[in-house]
Amino acid sequence: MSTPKKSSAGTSGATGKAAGRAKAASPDKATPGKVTKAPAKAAARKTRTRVPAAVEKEGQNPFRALMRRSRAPEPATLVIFGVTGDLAKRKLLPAVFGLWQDGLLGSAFNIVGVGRQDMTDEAFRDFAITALKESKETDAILPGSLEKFRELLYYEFGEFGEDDVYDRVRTELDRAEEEHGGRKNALFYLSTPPSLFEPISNGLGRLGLADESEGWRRIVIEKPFGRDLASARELNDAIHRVWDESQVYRIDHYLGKETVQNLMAIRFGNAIFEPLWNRGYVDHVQITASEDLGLEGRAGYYEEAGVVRDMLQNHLMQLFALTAMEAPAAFDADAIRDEKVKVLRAVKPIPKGRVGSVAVRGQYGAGAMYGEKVPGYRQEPGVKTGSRTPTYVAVKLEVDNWRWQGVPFFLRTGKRLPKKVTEIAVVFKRPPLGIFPGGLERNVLAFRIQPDEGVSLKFSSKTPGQEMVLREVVMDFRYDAFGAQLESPYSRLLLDAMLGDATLFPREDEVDHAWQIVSGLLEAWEAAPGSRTGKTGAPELSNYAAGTWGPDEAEELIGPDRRWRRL
Ligand SMILES: NC(=O)C1=CN([C@@H]2O[C@H](COP(=O)(O)OP(=O)(O)OC[C@H]3O[C@@H](n4cnc5c(N)ncnc54)[C@H](OP(=O)(O)O)[C@@H]3O)[C@@H](O)[C@H]2O)C=CC1
Ligand SMILES: O=C1O[C@H](COP(=O)(O)O)[C@@H](O)[C@H](O)[C@H]1O
Repeated sequence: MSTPKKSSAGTSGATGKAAGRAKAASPDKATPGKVTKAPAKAAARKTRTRVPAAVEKEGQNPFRALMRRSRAPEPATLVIFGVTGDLAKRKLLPAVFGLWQDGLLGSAFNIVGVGRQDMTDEAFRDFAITALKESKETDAILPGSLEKFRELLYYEFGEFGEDDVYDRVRTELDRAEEEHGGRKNALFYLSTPPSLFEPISNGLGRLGLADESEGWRRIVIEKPFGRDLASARELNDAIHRVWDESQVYRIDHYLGKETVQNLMAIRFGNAIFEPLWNRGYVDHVQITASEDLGLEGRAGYYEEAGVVRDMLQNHLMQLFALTAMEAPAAFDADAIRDEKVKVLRAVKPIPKGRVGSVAVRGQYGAGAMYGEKVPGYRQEPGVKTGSRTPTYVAVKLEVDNWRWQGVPFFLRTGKRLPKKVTEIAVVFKRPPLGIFPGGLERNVLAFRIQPDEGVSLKFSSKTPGQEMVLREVVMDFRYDAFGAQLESPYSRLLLDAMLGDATLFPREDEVDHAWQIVSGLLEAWEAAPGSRTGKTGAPELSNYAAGTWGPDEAEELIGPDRRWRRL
């Protein structure tokens, strides 16, 4: 085995897990270069008593327990590759902890963290507990919970391109089976840079870990799935050489957000909206995912990705598909995904020559956020000098089907915009005739995905007094009326994957169509990143100051008779 990267956070050298194990392993079993579990440690693990997941009833989220009472996963092991990374620390470990603390992970469950850093189980447990304490996403910690949770945690490390690490993961599953007294069910979560998705999938395949003869096996793949259409197809092919599509869970955390699911609930759980949801009544739709944050130390990733791959191809396309799709026949994975694919297929192609007239990109310059000066993108640590990576995109999508003919969908997302807000606004046509003085305003049904989750309807009303003077008013439903803390999207999606419910995970063909839609933008903008000549149809990268709503061209894109909502 080649030498894995040493940890600065974890242990290294003689105090590391490899060293500890090598010391304790019986000499006759220890193969040079191969790490064997210490027998004493293995025995200790075997006799460890499983802690009931529902640690204490008090303080649990009543809605979460209510929603999931009938859905307990079978005993299983969650294997997180890339467990030392930012996502695992900030989101995944807190999400799993929350589920476990609420008693939703069934009677027997454990986590195997996998990384390239040399760490003992104990060092990993310390690492995970620290992550839970530091993350803003961690639910209120009940007394004694952390101590019990840490007993569920194990760690393995190695080079993801080699077999040893998967061999050790297999040993972990064998051990878990003995403890669970059941089958070797496993969910493999790939929380690593995308370049490692294929090697890890292959490694698991080589060692037979995708084989379901001894229990279910599923793989969760993070985003971005590919970096363009061709590479997404190659990745899909590579994944399918090892896994059946039914085992694959491509994660898009926006689909796990309560309010995104509420979009479906409101559309298809009520009779009053659907009759209006078409070209007869809707003027246009605006989908906004505005972020106030900048790079947050992720320049290495973001410089390669940019806003189109980071947000548009996945999260915004999913919001678009859920808004525009036809009603599915049932709330199940195939029915919903079929409808999403149909509408994605109906989007009018944007060849690179048309990009200039339907899309705008931007990159933030220096500016001010909440009264504080902030640097521009190019001054962020790790960003290449003169980088042309876009941090803002706005695009107009047209849908070639009966429902939406002539109704534009405007999507926009960007970093360092004035505030964090994600919203889907269905903007209705003006009344056909004005019998009252004053302007005829468009009604707006707005789904606030985050923050201040809720739904509002804007319409005109008479103001008190003798005259028929109309003014716009807003009827507002706030999600906090339920009195429940909203579940982390990762909790929802992790549990769904453990339960084998793929409804909220994009299918292969959805990802493919989403890439097809954005391909023209990437081709135009990356073929001639600095071109002003118009040869490629690519507009100049328009800068916008941090703290503003993006480039002026975005206003031209939506105008002249429409304007972006001021959020
Ligand atoms: N962070 C976020 O907020 C979000 C992330 N994602 C996606 O989640 C995935 C993980 O992201 P994030 O946690 O930010 O990534 P990180 O860069 O923080 O690293 C993730 C993990 O991969 C390991 N790793 C990195 N390079 C290698 C390598 N060459 N060989 C072996 N291991 C390696 C890291 O190990 P080490 O700790 O040793 O460096 C770490 O354990 C990505 O696909 C990302 O796009 C999706 C949505 C949001
Ligand atoms: O996937 C990503 O999403 C976040 C935004 O997610 P949200 O849940 O906070 O809205 C974004 O900041 C990040 O760049 C991207 O990789």
